Amino acid sequence: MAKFCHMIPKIPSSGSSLSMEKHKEEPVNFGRSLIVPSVQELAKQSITKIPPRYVQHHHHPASDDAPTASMPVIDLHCLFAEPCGSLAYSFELNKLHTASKEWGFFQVINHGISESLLEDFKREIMNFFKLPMEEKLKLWQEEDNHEGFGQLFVVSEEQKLDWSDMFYITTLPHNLRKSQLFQKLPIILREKLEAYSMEMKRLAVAILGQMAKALGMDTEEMSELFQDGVQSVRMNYYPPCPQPEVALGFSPHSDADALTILYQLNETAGLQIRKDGKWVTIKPRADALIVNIGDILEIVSNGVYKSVEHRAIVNSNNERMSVATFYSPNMGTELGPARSLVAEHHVAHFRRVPIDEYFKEFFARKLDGKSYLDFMKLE
Ligand SMILES: O=C(O)CCC(=O)C(=O)O
Ligand SMILES: [Fe+2]
Repeated sequence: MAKFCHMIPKIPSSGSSLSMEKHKEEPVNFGRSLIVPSVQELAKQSITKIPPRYVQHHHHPASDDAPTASMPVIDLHCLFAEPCGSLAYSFELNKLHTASKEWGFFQVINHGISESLLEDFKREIMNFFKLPMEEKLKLWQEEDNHEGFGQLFVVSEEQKLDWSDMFYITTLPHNLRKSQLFQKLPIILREKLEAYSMEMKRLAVAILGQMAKALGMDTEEMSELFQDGVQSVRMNYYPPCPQPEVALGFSPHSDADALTILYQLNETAGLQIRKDGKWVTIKPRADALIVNIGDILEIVSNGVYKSVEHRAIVNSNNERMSVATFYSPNMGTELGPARSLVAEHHVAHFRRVPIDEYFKEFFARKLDGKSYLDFMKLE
């Protein structure tokens, strides 16, 4: 297992009263990943075969040939604006509940995020990945911390690599931010990221509130867990690949957070989810964001909602870009099945651990499907 930096700060929860004691600024470090070369740079060379480290040994159909699926679509206007208990509200809440149990993924429309913000953020991310390498190197991951450009979860020199570059940054709460990294971002990107981050928090908290209702969970318990949650943003860039049938843009995994909101920046398909044992391609829908249940919500919901394995495939002609925003409970909370749910059903299916320990362990592992959640399960 990779060596780990034990530098997670103890954060007072936002509800706690200000103590007279001055809190020292402590470095924030959720994990590290071995430094790997830029795939975007590699793809610029006219190669016909990819280096062995990117050959994942399983053949899979290119995005055009894989079966496609229409993921459930949730109209958030019905959940946020219709009166609770009205027919339209109950219908949509039920759809949300079923999608969260059976798909672990759904699309949301009428999400209220302004089109201009989405367009501006998209343009800035596209420009960001076009920066010259010497500029990107200033924002590259460092040996002891995985925030910045690079890949995540690389724990050994032998490990296969994904056909993608990414940029990862912790955005909330403010005291967990790596301010040096923020300050190095192009100024307009930083502004848009700031606005997008606030909108994503608002949206995630609102969806979680509806989920609490659908689950029959105490809504106060849900909002307390997430009022000052940890948010991180991962921008993904998948270059065209000369051998798409043997490479993967993103290895199979489930997300470790509670709720992920995925914004696909262009129309190239690539996201696949494992549905009934088969990989199915999700066609991006321009007016929708994709939401998926992460492992933490599977734990909080005591297994009622499911985090589902997904991956990204690549293709030989088109680049693809996406941005995933991960939302997790407040630092300092204990992660485990919601007390209001367990009280009713009496059996907890998952262990209880401090949230910082959960993340430390997660980032020290190679991504391997849903194996990390198995580690949290109680038999
Ligand atoms: O690019 C995609 O469609 C998937 C990204 C993803 O799964 C992630 O960032 O966790
Ligand atoms: Fe993911």
